[in-house]
Amino acid sequence: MATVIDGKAVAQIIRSEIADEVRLLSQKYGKVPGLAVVIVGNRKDSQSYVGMKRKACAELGIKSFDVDLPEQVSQAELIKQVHELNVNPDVHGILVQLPLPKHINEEKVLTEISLEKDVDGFHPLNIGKLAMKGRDPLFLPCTPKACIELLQRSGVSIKGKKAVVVGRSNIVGLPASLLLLKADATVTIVHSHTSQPESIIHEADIVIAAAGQPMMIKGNWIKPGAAVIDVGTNAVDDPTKKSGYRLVGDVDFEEASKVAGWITPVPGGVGPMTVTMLLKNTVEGAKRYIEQNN
Ligand SMILES: NC(=O)C1=CN([C@@H]2O[C@H](COP(=O)(O)OP(=O)(O)OC[C@H]3O[C@@H](n4cnc5c(N)ncnc54)[C@H](OP(=O)(O)O)[C@@H]3O)[C@@H](O)[C@H]2O)C=CC1
Ligand SMILES: Nc1nc(=O)c2c([nH]1)NC[C@@H]1CN(c3ccc(C(=O)N[C@@H](CCC(=O)O)C(=O)O)cc3)C=[N+]21
Repeated sequence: MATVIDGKAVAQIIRSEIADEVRLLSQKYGKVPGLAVVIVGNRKDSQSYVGMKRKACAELGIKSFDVDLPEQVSQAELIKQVHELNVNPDVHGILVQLPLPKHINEEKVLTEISLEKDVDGFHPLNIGKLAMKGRDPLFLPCTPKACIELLQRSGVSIKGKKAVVVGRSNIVGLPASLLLLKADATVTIVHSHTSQPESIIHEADIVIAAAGQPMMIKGNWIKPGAAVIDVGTNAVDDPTKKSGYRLVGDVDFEEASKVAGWITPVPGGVGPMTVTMLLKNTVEGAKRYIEQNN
C-alpha cells in the first residue's frame, strides 16, 4: 500500500513557519505583508477558492486587499485596478483569479501585474524565465511548487527520475513539467492528443496528474512504487452528500493507492499546499520589497 501524503498536515507545518516570518517582519520593520486578491464575476468555484485564500491570509497575519469586480467589467477598468495595486506600497502580492470572463484577454491582464508582485508566477516573463536554463523567475507558480514541495518533503528524489506530467495548461501542467526539468528529471508530457497515455504513464517514477478528468488514471496505469501527485479537483454528482457533489482527483485513488509508493488524496493533497505556497510567495515578496525600500 502507498504512503498517503497528507497535504493538509504539511501545509500546517509550513503555515506556522510563515506565521513566524510575518511576526519577524512586523517586529523589525513595523510592516505586515499584503496580498491583493482580484476576482471578476461570481463563479461559485472561484468565489470558494478566493474565500480560502482570504481566510488563510487572516490566520497568518497577512493583510488581504479584496477587489471584487462585476462580470461585465471592461478589460481597461480591470487593468486600471491592477495598476493601482502595482503602486500601492502596502500590497506586496497581486493575484487575479482565473478564469476571467471571455471578453477579457487573460494574458494582457497578467502582463500588467508588476513582476515584483506576481505571486502567482503567471506573468509571461516569469514563465519564460522558468523555461530557461540558468534563469530563475522571482516567483514560482503555486500549484507546481506545491507538487515539488510535497515530493521533497516525502523524501522522493527527482534527479534522474522519469517523470510524466498529464496536462499542459499555463497554470499547472506546463510549469510543473518545467520545474521537474529544472530538478533534473527526464520529463514527458501527456495531453489530450497523446495516444496510449497508459503505457507512457506506466513508465513513470513520478506522475503529476493535472488533466481535470475525474479518475481517468487507473491503478494498472501506475508503475509499482511510483510517486503520484494528483492535482485534479473535479466535482462529481453524489446524492449521498448534502451538497449533492464530492471532489475527486484525476487518479482513481482506491486502485492507485494499492500500486503506488506515494500518493496524494483529493481533497487534502495538493489543494491546501497551493494556498500555502501563495502565502509563502507573498511573504517572500514582502520581505524583498520592504528590505529594498527601507
Ligand atoms: N489543487 C490545486 O491547487 C489546483 C487544482 N486544479 C485542478 O487541476 C486540473 C487541471 O487544471 P488546469 O490545468 O487549469 O486545466 P485545463 O483544462 O486548463 O488543462 C487541462 C489539460 O489536461 C489535458 N487533458 C484534458 N483531457 C485529457 C485527457 N483525457 N488525457 C490527457 N490529457 C488531457 C489538456 O490537454 P490539451 O492541452 O490538449 O487540451 C490540458 O492540457 C483541474 O481538475 C483543476 O480543477 C487546478 C489548479 C490548482
Ligand atoms: N490566479 C489563480 N491562481 C490560482 O492558484 C488558481 C486560479 N487562479 N484559478 C483556479 C485554480 C484552482 N486553485 C485551487 C486552489 C486551492 C484548492 C484547494 O484548496 N482545494 C481543497 C478542497 C477545497 C474544497 O473543499 O472545495 C483540497 O484539495 O483539499 C483547489 C484549487 C487555484 N487556482
